[in-house]
Amino acid sequence: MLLALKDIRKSFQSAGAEVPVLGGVSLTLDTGETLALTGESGSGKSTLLHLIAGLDAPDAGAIVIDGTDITTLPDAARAELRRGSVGLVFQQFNLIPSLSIGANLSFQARLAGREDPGWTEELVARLGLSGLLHRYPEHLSGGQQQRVAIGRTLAARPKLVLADEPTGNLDEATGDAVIALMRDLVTQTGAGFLMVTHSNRLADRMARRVHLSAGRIAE
Ligand SMILES: Nc1ncnc2c1ncn2[C@@H]1O[C@H](COP(=O)(O)OP(=O)(O)OP(=O)(O)O)[C@@H](O)[C@H]1O
Repeated sequence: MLLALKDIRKSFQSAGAEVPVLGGVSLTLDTGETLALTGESGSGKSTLLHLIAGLDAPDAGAIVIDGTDITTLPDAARAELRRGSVGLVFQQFNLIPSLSIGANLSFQARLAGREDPGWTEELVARLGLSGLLHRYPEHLSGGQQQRVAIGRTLAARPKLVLADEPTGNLDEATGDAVIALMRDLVTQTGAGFLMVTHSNRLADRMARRVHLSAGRIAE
């Protein structure tokens, strides 16, 4: 089992009151599996993804990634696990503006100590970025920037890839093509892939789908 969520609970304080968002979410994801997480706006999808990524902590429950319960880890160890095993792709591409595309692509893999020039070269070719390596992010289209963000994440060969509306800023045709490519590349690395999306069309491209409603999961 690559990822296991056990009875995750999370509330936020709002105007002095406690607002429950996740009311006991349990879920598993295997290596090589692709899973879409859908749900109404405000149902807690991004909150759940942030918890899995270790960017925030649940009030209760366990988040086990590759055998380690990250909720019991100190901050530094959680950050280390995230760098080494978890890859994130968000709607905002978060490229580093002062670095060329080539340098953006290798940045995370270098940080994680997992640079693999052959694999990076293959990613560049598959993502259609060969002619863009010396350019800077501001000179790329949204679709190109998102392909760089995907390449940057996959270059480090994470075991678990988390994506939050990764094509939310792209037009439908470009978004569909980017998701199909991303899914194929993630599957090629053998990683598990969890994608949050509003879109039933994009969710259909994943092998499995779960729906978040009233703070709980329905398969
Ligand atoms: N840091 C926070 N402080 C207070 N409330 C928060 C915080 N983060 C999220 N919330 C609340 O938690 C609920 C779930 O938000 P979340 O962003 O997880 O939903 P979502 O399903 O991802 O929504 P969308 O599809 O619109 O992005 C919302 O009501 C939101 O206002």
